[in-house]
Amino acid sequence: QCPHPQPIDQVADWFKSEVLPISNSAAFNAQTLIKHTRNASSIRLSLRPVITLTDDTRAEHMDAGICITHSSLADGVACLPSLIIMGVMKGGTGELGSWLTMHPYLKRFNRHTMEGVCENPEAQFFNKINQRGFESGWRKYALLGFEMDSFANVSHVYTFEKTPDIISMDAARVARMHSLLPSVRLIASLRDPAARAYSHFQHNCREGRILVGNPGTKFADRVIVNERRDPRTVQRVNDFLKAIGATREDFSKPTGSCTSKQFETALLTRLDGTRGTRISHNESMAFAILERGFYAEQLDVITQYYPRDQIHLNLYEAMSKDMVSHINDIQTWLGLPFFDYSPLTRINARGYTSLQAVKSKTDSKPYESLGDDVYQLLVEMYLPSMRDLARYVDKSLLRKHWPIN
Ligand SMILES: Nc1ncnc2c1ncn2[C@@H]1O[C@H](COP(=O)(O)OS(=O)(=O)O)[C@@H](OP(=O)(O)O)[C@H]1O
Repeated sequence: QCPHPQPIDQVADWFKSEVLPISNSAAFNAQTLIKHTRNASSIRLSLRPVITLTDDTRAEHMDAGICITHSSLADGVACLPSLIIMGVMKGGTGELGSWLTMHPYLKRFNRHTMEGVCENPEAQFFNKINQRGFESGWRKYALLGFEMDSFANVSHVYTFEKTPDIISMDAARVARMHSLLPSVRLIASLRDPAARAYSHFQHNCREGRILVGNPGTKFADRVIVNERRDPRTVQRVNDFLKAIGATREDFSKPTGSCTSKQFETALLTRLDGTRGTRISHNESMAFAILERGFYAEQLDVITQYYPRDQIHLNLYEAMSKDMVSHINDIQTWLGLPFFDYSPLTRINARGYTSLQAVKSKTDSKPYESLGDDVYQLLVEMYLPSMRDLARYVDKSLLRKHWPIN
């Protein structure tokens, strides 16, 4: 396991739980127990079960915050996550994850690299796994990613992970996650979908997933969004190349960041090679980026399984203006002992608040601003969904930060 950045001097007595060892997991149902022992959530359990895993232990016996032991852990213990940062991609989830990692009572999903360096990668479990993989994989997810620093920490440390793809999972995947973690708390940081889409486009550009036509050729003003994590894209990109009579060799990766104009081209280019004047989400070359921005529809799937009071929604724009008070709201919502982040903060060269000694994505050079015309095209497409989000987020907050009237 990786050591915690902020060890606790003295654990708050009111927060401590008693450990409940369970050796016969098949005869035990954690989900029933949690209902009776949680005070606020799967965080701060009065009795914290530590289950010895056997071949009979199934996902349905588990729940958020439950700890497990197994021969593969020697005398160690791992605890299932009580909290997941579920999205949205490019909503400041990395920053949120860094801040929560500093909380002395929280421990983040971690892994050692081959060189023995400790990392906090995204778990990427529930979004990737199918039913067969889930049945064998949930143990690995728990045992490898959430091992505790010491057995003594079971009384007061809770684990969490960040996987921004979770908010856009289909119902089957959400159902699978729910079967293992019905009490888990979910956090989403929602960003103006138009700005989110552009940030996602720039992200893909840095990752080599945006291809532009080679200069001096008839494809010079063409742009391909090659979102390789989306299996539907491969076929669509091939169809597009065929429609315009090009091959992959006619395209290359840009050397720096992409331009707003290139984004506009990707948005307006239809997969049949023609160019529209308005954005049609399904037909757009950028469809895989665009579909991440329909938050109300995504939350409709999540809330089929998770009650609204297990979900914390904040707006990225509000959060980035006042990181400290946002993180304090989250601490309160989780029912954690208060941790004062103020002494750990710094204001970076671009005016963003981040953590000392932790690299922030806002430390890097900004990309070209999004042109007003492109922004308006995106807003026009997203407006009905943005308005619909008022079913989940206070309308006046949405109006204050997003272009909704
Ligand atoms: N402290 C702070 N304040 C304001 N904004 C911040 C902060 N930290 C990160 N960011 C911005 O968040 C964007 C990255 O979001 P994610 O970390 O969710 O990206 S990812 O999904 O994990 O790839 C990314 O946005 P863009 O720069 O627009 O791409 C970051 O700059």
